[in-house]
Amino acid sequence: MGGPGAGKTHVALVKARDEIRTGTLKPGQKILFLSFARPTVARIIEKASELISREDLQWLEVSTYHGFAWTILRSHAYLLNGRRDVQLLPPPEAAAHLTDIERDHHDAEKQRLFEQEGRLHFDLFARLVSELLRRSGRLAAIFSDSYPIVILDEFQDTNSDEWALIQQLGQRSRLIALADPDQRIYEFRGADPRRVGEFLEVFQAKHFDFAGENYRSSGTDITTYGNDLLTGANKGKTYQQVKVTRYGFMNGKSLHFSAKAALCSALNRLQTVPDKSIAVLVPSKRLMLEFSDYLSSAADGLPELHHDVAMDAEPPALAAGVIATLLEGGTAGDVASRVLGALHSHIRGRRGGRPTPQPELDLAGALSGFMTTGKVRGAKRQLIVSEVQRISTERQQLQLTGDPAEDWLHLRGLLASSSADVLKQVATDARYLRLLHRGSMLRTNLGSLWRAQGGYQGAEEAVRSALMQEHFAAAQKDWRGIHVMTIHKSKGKEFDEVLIYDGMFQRIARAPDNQRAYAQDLLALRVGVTRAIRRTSILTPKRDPCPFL
Ligand SMILES: Nc1ncnc2c1ncn2[C@@H]1O[C@H](COP(=O)(O)OP(=O)(O)OP(=O)(O)O)[C@@H](O)[C@H]1O
Repeated sequence: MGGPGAGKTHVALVKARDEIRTGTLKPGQKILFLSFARPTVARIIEKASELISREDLQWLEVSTYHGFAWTILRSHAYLLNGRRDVQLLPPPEAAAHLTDIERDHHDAEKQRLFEQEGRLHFDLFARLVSELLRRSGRLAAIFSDSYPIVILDEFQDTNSDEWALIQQLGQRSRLIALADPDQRIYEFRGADPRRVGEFLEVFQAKHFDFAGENYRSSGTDITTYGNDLLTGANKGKTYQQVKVTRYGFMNGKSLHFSAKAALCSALNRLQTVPDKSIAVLVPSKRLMLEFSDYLSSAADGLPELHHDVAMDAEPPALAAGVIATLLEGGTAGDVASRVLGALHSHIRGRRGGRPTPQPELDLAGALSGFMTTGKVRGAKRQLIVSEVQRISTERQQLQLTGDPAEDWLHLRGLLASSSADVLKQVATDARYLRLLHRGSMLRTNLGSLWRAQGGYQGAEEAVRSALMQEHFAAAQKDWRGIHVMTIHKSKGKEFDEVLIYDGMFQRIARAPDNQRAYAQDLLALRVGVTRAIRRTSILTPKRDPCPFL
């Protein structure tokens, strides 16, 4: 246990290294390091390669819970549902499927999809693996023999399914849990304040406290500020490396001007720092996208700033589905009907886990109605159908070049120039797709399709499988430069400077009157503040400052 930057991850890796060096692991055995998100996995692998020799690294497996669970389920899920093959249900498709089912019934529907249709929702992973290990002592023994030591990152955020899985693994394997109860920011997905206590009790675990240690921002008062936030002691106190600025409307300038200006100052301060990294942390996805647009513009006399946005997976993935149908081609009628099908999923699923508003559900319903009856009512809906037909005809006449990225951009452009808003939205969402960079597997695969047949037949499947692999491959992130993300996404990361931007309308303290939300938002802010190595700047509206500051 230890606070932000106390060195929990670092010490766990040193421990793994020492275990490997003692030579007690047998051939085929590995130390398993389990984390929640793929970018964190990439980060841990990067840190591990600084501490552990290349030769010894092969004894360490760093994985997400999802990646680990899938290796077990792909070969053994049939023991649970009696079906020969299990198919993954990609989260964007799952979102489109579940969006008009009441939230309370989601779980039952996911279970039904697995049992009756053999389609596996990601949320069932941990639960199913724990059931497998509970019901088959032989499997449990095999997996524990493969992973005699399991390290659990960010243990405070474990939900009940993951906890059940850990308890199975812990019957035979040695567990090392890393936790900071005050970085528990995922209560909405089932993290529980009692979890750390349960771990200590169930396993009678030895407990090491790194309280007061800080290697991330040592010599600064950033961690002190983070801890003061929890008690309110920060109010009215000044800090060297944490600065709070109150901003207001500036006449004739964008609302985001002050935040971008603060970012420019940070870039100036870090001018001579090699490989510098800066995070801009915001309370909501909407503000993230708005601010990202403003950074990319040269408005208000500020320079365009190249940056990375931690976008959700669903909108670009479903938008890619629409473009893939166009790329794949076929007769105009056939393309139009497949585009409508993909558009239907895009409308229903692009909000991820959040419910889709009724008018959009109705629109999706009308489009699928058109596919079966050939009829659609209402001018707006008719426009969408006729635009899809027009673009599909245009696609048929189009001479593509065989350069997948160029052809992709061309088709995206066709959608962007449509007069139907839902098609424009597809083009906008597809801007955030990051699968087509030079040398990527998708680009290579599309290129081979073209070379083999002078066309892109098979593009839909190629895009689908590239998106699926995204869920398991460690996200190779470049941490240099500017990164815009929600405060939640910053967990487990570190940057030279952090800028926290409390929006005028998208607030850090979402609901100051709701005690539970207030406590969670405060913990999230502390996580965000303590990601900085050198300095944290916080911007909050002058007229109504954040109550935590
Ligand atoms: N003993 C140490 N010696 C040198 N550097 C260290 C040591 N412990 C940690 N560090 C460095 O300090 C930084 C923070 O450490 P680490 O990420 O392990 O902390 P943590 O406790 O996991 O943090 P958090 O809970 O905030 O994610 C890292 O850059 C790490 O390399």
